[in-house]
Amino acid sequence: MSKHDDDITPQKALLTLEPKPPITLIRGYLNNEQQVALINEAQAYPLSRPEIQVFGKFHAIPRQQVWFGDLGCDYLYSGLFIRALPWPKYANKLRHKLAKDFSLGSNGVLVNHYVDGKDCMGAHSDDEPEIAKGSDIASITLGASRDFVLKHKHSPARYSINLQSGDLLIMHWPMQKDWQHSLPKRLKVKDPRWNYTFRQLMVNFHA
Ligand SMILES: O=C(O)CCC(=O)C(=O)O
Ligand SMILES: [Fe+2]
Repeated sequence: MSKHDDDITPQKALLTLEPKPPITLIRGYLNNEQQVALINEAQAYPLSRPEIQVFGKFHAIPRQQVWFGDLGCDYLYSGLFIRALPWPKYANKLRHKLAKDFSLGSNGVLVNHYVDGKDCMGAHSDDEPEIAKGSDIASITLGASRDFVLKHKHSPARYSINLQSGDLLIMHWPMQKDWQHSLPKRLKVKDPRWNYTFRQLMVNFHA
């Protein structure tokens, strides 16, 4: 693997190879006012950088996160048991907007805060057993633009999408079965980014 393994020519290669990931990208889904309301709200979120165990050693994750959700929607994510905190006002409004516009039945949202381009997320699939079968995951970006990389598990197909503030990316079922995604480091990026992934969990899975 080269140092730039996650870099592909974004514009030209974008969704030209087969297979194509089952995604919908809506640029500028949130207007400026909606973005500002969410970013202001996010300043008060109880974010943390929990430690996770990788090959027996504990490391703080390279980003901050918090999980909001309905009662009974606790989440075991990266080996961490995360109890759902009550929905903040604007995150909840956004959940209802997604439900209205795309019939998305989410009952929880994972918020990730990338302080700058050093913060990142490694390649993974959001395929935890408590994710409701057949459900889509909706991802909203706020703040700095970052590359979002998709790679197919059984072929060389890879795509890079530059996600910008206000964009909505829907990862349709069963994308997580066949694809991994990541948010690589981008050391030139000095500004913070927030990402909200709205998910539908089976209620009381961990009860
Ligand atoms: O920040 C992003 O765009 C990706 C977040 C993500 O993949 C996740 O929270 O599982
Ligand atoms: Fe993910």
